[in-house]
Order: sequence, then C-alpha cells, then structure tokens
Amino acid sequence: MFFDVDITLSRGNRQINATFSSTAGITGLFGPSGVGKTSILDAMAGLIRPTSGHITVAGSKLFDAKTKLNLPPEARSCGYVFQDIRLFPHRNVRENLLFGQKLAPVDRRWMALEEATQFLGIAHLLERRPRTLSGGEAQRVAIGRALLSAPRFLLMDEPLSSLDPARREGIMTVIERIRDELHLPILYVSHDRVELNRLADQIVELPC
Ligand SMILES: Nc1ncnc2c1ncn2[C@@H]1O[C@H](COP(=O)(O)OP(=O)(O)OP(=O)(O)O)[C@@H](O)[C@H]1O
Repeated sequence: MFFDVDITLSRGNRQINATFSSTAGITGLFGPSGVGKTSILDAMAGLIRPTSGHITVAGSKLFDAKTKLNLPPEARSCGYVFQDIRLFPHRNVRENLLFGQKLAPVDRRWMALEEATQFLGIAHLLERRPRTLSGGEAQRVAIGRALLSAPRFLLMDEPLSSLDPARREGIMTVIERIRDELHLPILYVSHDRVELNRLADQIVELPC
C-alpha cells in the first residue's frame, strides 16, 4: 500500500475528512474548490496537524493521533510541488535545485543534479533567474527541486493550473515518467476530471 490515510482536519470553522488507501502510481485527489484538497496535502507534508486519524505512506507511519506520533516535515521524505510554483526569485535555477538537494541527508540522496536536469530537460537553464523562465520551465525546475530532496513520495497540487495547453502536455509527460521510470508514488490534486482521467491510476473523490 502506498497511501493509507484516514484523517480529520480542522480549517477555520470547517471540518475536512479524508479516508483513502491506494497502491496506484498516481493517486488523484479530486473535488471542487474549497473542499480541502490542499489542506489534505499540507497534512501529508506535516504542515497541518490533523485532529484525529493516521497517515501511513509505503508502510511508514507519518502521523498517528492515538500514539501521538507526528513526524516533522523534514522527517517525512516528501517532495511537494505547489500550484503557484514558489521558486526563490533571488536565486538562479542551479541554486533553487541545490536548495532541494541540501534538504536531503547525503546518504539518502538518490538523484544527482546532472541526472535531474537531464531528466527534466532544464540543463540549459541553470544560470537563469526564475523571472526569466516560462511557466512550463519554472514548473520543471520546481519538480527538479522536489526530486533532489530525495523524496519517497511526491505531493502535487494542481501543477498544471498556471500553464497554457501546450506546456501542460510537456509537464504531464514528465509526471508520467516520474511514475514509470523513477517509481515514485504521487498524490496528485486536481479539480479537472479530464486531467485526472489521463494521469491518475486511482481517483479519490472528496465529498463536498
Ligand atoms: N488558513 C486557513 N484558515 C481558515 N480556513 C482555511 C485556511 N486555509 C483553508 N481554509 C479553508 O479550508 C477549506 C479548504 O481549503 P483548501 O485550500 O484545502 O481547499 P481546496 O479544495 O484545495 O480548494 P482549491 O481547489 O480552491 O485550491 C476552505 O473552506 C478554506 O476556506
């Protein structure tokens, strides 16, 4: 089992429940705006503490309310790709990528900078600042930063939403290659059913 999740979250005056288990390479989290998709990813990453339940990824418990286990984000080995990309604007592409790598202890790293840049087709961008990149290029760099942090799984929050259709296709292919060649389990959030039908091997529909 890659993901085994049963949690309740409190956000403002809203309560959000998520219960799912999945062995799929890409697990899609689907639901309308405001249903709690980002909050669930934040809880998986350790940025929000659920009020109850458990989170297990690939057999490792990350959170368990009963035993008061709550691993901090840096101990969860998860790579997070955000909807709004969030590269450091004052650092060039190489420095943004190396920031990801520095998050990982040396003995746990499984991808070198050169491998990541080749895999993502961004080797020619290393000296550029984020503001000079297209949306698709910037999202590739953000994915590279996540891969270099030596994750055991990836969280992707609407990674195509800021891209035009032509760039979307390129990033979808990258995501499929991460699943098929790197064998990293991905929890992938979208409110677009067509996108999820293409990418996800299992779709979890969140109740409104
Ligand atoms: N920091 C916060 N304080 C209070 N309420 C919050 C906070 N963050 C999110 N919420 C509320 O929690 C609910 C879930 O928000 P969340 O961003 O997880 O939804 P979402 O499904 O990802 O939405 P979208 O598709 O629009 O990104 C919403 O009602 C939102 O207003």
